Amino acid sequence: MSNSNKKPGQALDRLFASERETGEFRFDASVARVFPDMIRRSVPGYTTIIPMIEVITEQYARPGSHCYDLGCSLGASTLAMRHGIGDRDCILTGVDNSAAMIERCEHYIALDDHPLPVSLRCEDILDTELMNASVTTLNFTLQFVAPERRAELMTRIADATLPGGVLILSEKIRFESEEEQAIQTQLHHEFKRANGYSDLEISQKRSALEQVLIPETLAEHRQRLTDAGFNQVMVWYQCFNFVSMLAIKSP
Ligand SMILES: C[S@@+](CC[C@H](N)C(=O)[O-])C[C@H]1O[C@@H](n2cnc3c(N)ncnc32)[C@H](O)[C@@H]1O
Ligand SMILES: O=C(O)C(=O)C[C@]1(C(=O)O)C=C[C@@H](O)C=C1
Repeated sequence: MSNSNKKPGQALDRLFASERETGEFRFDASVARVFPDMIRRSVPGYTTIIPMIEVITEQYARPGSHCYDLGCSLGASTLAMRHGIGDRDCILTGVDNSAAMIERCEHYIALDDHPLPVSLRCEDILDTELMNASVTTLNFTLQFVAPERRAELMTRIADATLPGGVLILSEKIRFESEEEQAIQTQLHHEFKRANGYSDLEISQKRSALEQVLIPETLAEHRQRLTDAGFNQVMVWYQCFNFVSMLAIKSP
């Protein structure tokens, strides 16, 4: 991997580069501005997961149904879904409660040359009305929802999912074994270092995320998805402590 591995035209994430008062991490305008660079250099596998969301959507999107991207940020996962839907008459909705993200997302959606309209909503995904869904995506969003509200959200998603429909759930996870937790965290930090982040950036971001991003174990995710009403849950991708699951409702 090259040092910062920056793509042309993308603002470089230096948000945690100098010593700062560690406040809680927020998806504000400064994060939205550098977000494509931040997430690509911070989440191992992100650049694989996005195109695979297109592949999975292509497989499961059903004509006449709704497709939702919950916590859409700048719309990377939304655009992958849009291309996966192709020419089917689905209703695609992206939701995020960060106004700064939604504002920029509108711009990215407009730049993407595709006829399927995308409806963007700036609201809490806990309040989003969901119905007749064939594909719903939570790509690294559930981890930011208060743990005590997660079951209710999963149940609403499962209830709104049509037979044969799916939820794509990507999350940073934690491990039951302390030893594995330490090894996988170390490898994640090495990935960040290889992408040009300094030890200071890594440790300051880690503190800022501590109370905000609450990871759970794979077993906890599987149990909640099953309790909510999904019949099959599989991990289709994992790199270190980042996984993506596919939860399927029986046809
Ligand atoms: C890691 S980002 C998602 C990345 C995006 N899905 C992608 O694939 O590029 C998490 C997003 O979830 C949003 N978010 C977190 N909690 C939310 C909530 N309760 N309601 C709506 N959006 C939320 C944040 O504003 C942020 O933009
Ligand atoms: O764990 C980290 O260090 C991360 O940076 C992860 C993570 C995420 O998984 O969403 C956290 C915040 C940013 O949105 C980008 C990446």
